[in-house]
Formats: sequence, structure tokens, C-alpha cells
Amino acid sequence: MSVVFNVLVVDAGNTSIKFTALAGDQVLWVQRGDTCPAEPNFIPEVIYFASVRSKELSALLHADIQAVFPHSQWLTLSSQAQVCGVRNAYLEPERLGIDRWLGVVAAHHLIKGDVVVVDAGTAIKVDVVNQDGLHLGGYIAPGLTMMEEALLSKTARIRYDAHEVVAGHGLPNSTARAVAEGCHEMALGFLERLYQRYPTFKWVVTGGDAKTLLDLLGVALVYQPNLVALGAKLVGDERLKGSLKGSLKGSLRGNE
Ligand SMILES: Nc1ncnc2c1ncn2[C@@H]1O[C@H](COP(=O)(O)OP(=O)(O)O)[C@@H](O)[C@H]1O
Ligand SMILES: CC(C)(COP(=O)(O)O)[C@@H](O)C(=O)NCCC(=O)O
Ligand SMILES: [K+]
Repeated sequence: MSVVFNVLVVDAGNTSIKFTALAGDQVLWVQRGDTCPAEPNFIPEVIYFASVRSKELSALLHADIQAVFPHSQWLTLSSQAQVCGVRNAYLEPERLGIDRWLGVVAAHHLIKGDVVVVDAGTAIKVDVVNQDGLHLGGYIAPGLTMMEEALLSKTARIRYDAHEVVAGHGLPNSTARAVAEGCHEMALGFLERLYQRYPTFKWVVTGGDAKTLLDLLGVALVYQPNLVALGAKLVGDERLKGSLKGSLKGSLRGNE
């Protein structure tokens, strides 16, 4: 019987940080925010930390979180050549974003077949992994907010108020709809091309913008908002087992 212990997964993306509390494999709660939530009746035995932010910001976040949970074991996760039966496509595996890597590992274990992973966040990432756990590679494209901000920052007259971004019918007939729906179409065209190329693959989607985008896509898919956290749990537990085995061997050697 495997021991059930509390895990806090920290998934620091470039827009938001997702804190996911698990008891064993059961997700207890997910909080999105800039500071570590201090739930009174949840103390993690171990914290799995996955950050795509800079080293400096990640170190500050590490210190903040460790101050809230000073007695929890800490494991910073990074992309590797192989883990949990999944092989990384990158020649330099550590350069693959940890969010992408964890999403690929989780999707492989969730779907157990050929799968396309879509993570619509600050950037829109798409990764392809086959049924044997071979990560075939993937794409990075600007996220919806990033596309919109690029248009606002590089033009003089694309200006509108948030309340003007309303759902409409037919071709956009306002600046707000032209931009919002133009950015959607850019992302949807990208995804539809990939769907044509991988028609037999299952699709798993995650990320803050997933629902916005994929309700429009009309593709049979599995929406898993906790995909990266579930990947962190799989990878972190494997890392933990490995270190426990190592220390056990060490102590047994010590007793020889
Ligand atoms: N509560 C929220 N706070 C911030 N962004 C949100 C929220 N809910 C949905 N979003 C959307 O999700 C996007 C961020 O997605 P997320 O997957 O968290 O990004 P990342 O992992 O890159 O930080 C934002 O651009 C926004 O459009
Ligand atoms: C592409 C990303 C910035 C996406 O991060 P996010 O949208 O979650 O903020 C991240 O996966 C990353 O930093 N990747 C490193 C480069 C690569 O994956 O090839
Ligand atoms: K992310």
C-alpha cells in the first residue's frame, strides 16, 4: 500500500502562479495568485516547484514559499532527457520549458495513446507525444493576451475599452471585436492545421485560455486544467523514490 502524503505543487508561469494541494493523488484545491496560500489545515510534506520564470524571480518565490512551509521538503523540477517512461525530443532536454515537459508526461499517462497537448497560457504551447512515450517535439506561439498587447503597444489607434469586447455575430464591425476575434482566429488557425496533421491523435488541453479557445475549435478533446500539476506529481514522486532508494542504499552500505 503506497503511503499517502500531502504535496504542494507550485507551477509558476509567466503570467500566473498556480498552487495545487494534493493528498496522495487527490487534488484538494487549486489557487492562482502571486503569494503562497497558507491554508490552516494543509501542511505539505513535500513541495514540487516548477517555474519558467527567471532564476532570480524563482529564487524569491522559493524563499517566500519556504517561509510559509519551513519544514516541508523541497524539490525543484527541471526538464530531463527521460522520466516516467517519457523521452524528451529536445537535443538539449533541459531547455524544454518545465511546464511543457510536465504537461507531456501527464498527458502520456492520462491518455495512454498518441496525444497532442495544448497549453494556452502566456504563450500557446503545443506538444506531440506518441503512444510509446516518445515526445516528438512541439511549437510555441504567442498567447491571446500577448497578441492583443503587441497590437496595442505597436499601434497608435488600436484603442478600446474592455467593455467593448463583446461577443458578436458575423465579421467583426468594431476595433475591439476585430482585435479580440482576430487573435482568436490566429490561434485557431494554428490549432486547426495541427488537427489536420494529427487527425488520429487524442487532444488534451490546459492553460488559462484553454476554454476560451477550444470551445470554438470543435475538436474532440480532454480538458484537464490541472495537467501540469498532475505531471509534477508524477515526476516529483519518481524523483523522490529515486532519492529514497539512493539514501537507503547508502545507509545499507554504511551498515555493511
Ligand atoms: N484568474 C486568472 N488570472 C490570470 N489570467 C487568467 C485567469 N483566468 C484565466 N486567465 C487567462 O489565462 C491566461 C494565463 O494562463 P496561464 O495558463 O495561467 O498562464 P501561464 O501559465 O503562462 O502563467 C491569461 O492570459 C488570461 O487570459
Ligand atoms: C514557452 C514558455 C515561455 C511558456 O511558458 P508560459 O506560457 O507557461 O508562461 C515556457 O515553456 C518556456 O520558457 N520554455 C522554454 C523554451 C522551450 O520550451 O523551448
Ligand atoms: K504555464
